[in-house]
Amino acid sequence: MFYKSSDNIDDLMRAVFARLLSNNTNDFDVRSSRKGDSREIFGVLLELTNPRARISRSQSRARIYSSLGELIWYISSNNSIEFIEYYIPGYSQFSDDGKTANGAYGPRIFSKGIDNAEISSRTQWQRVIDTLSQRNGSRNGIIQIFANRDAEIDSNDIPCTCTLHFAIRNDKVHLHTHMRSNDAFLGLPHDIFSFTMLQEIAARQLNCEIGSYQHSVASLHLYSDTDKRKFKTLAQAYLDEGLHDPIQMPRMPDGNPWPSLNEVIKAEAEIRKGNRTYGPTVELNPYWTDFLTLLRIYYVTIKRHGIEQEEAAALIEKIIDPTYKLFVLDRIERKLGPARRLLKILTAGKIQ
Ligand SMILES: O=c1ccn([C@H]2C[C@H](O)[C@@H](COP(=O)(O)O)O2)c(=O)[nH]1
Repeated sequence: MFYKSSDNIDDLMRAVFARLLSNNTNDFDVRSSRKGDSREIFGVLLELTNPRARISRSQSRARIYSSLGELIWYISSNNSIEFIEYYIPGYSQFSDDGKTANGAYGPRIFSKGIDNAEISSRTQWQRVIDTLSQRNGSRNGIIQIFANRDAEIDSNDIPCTCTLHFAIRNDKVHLHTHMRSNDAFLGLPHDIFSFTMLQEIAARQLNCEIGSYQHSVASLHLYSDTDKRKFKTLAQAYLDEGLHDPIQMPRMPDGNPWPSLNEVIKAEAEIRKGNRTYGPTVELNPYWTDFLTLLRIYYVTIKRHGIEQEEAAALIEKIIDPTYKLFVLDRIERKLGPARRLLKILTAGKIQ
């Protein structure tokens, strides 16, 4: 059993990687899993006491674009591989038909008629919100993702997340996630990002603050290095980066976030198609416009061949929260090395 509590995600990842790279006699070398050899801690509880400190400040694990893309994939109730591959190349390895992901969390959380359809015409999300609005102390605010029938079929994508258990305690929304299986290097930072965002969305809907985030995992593992993948080496490189300054995302604005989230969902689809000047017709809080700016920057700096330097610089200047600027500049530098012209534009401009 492994337990670690911290107010930021980097402390949690550092503790997990250090343990998995040590030869702790309580851990296991797992050789017969279908996804490859790994080192495993069986039985883990991680607690993030400040769920807004959900993005790693490291060079190697700061995954703002793919985390945001995956979150929007979930909340738009989508299971398309084309959509998620745009943000997470290689996701198709999980697909059985190359087009959809059987285990996609979005439809299971946000569509009617999935899993619990026999007993409810509501989405699982709506049921949890209704339950917690009606009875504050409820212990039934549970979204079930892994279903028994998942284990019956031979699929490349059996959901790794079993339950998302929301509870209101002392007027704060706490979330306890349970995963049967979690890849410590690739999956963990993405899953913590998405689930703490869902926690904050639920908190705003329920007119509460966020409490703590608890991440329980049965098999938390680090894949061994192979010809194609070097996860152990990368985890060691992350540790060698040294201490990372914790950072936190801004607070999601008060009120029901869904009207704004729906605008973000619409705009994301347009930007992904290349329509990067698309903007919502209603005015959004800067919290949300920053998301759209990040999605446009991702399109312009990462997805297109050849970086549109003036356009990228202008977009970067539009970012309101300075935390995101750090991520964007770090990522551009990593992609391009000394991107001389762009960096010159940026340093000559107003960006600190
Ligand atoms: O949200 C997810 C989805 C998948 N995985 C990882 C965990 C495993 O490494 C792999 C799935 O393999 P199996 O547990 O199904 O063998 O994907 C995660 O970490 N998080």
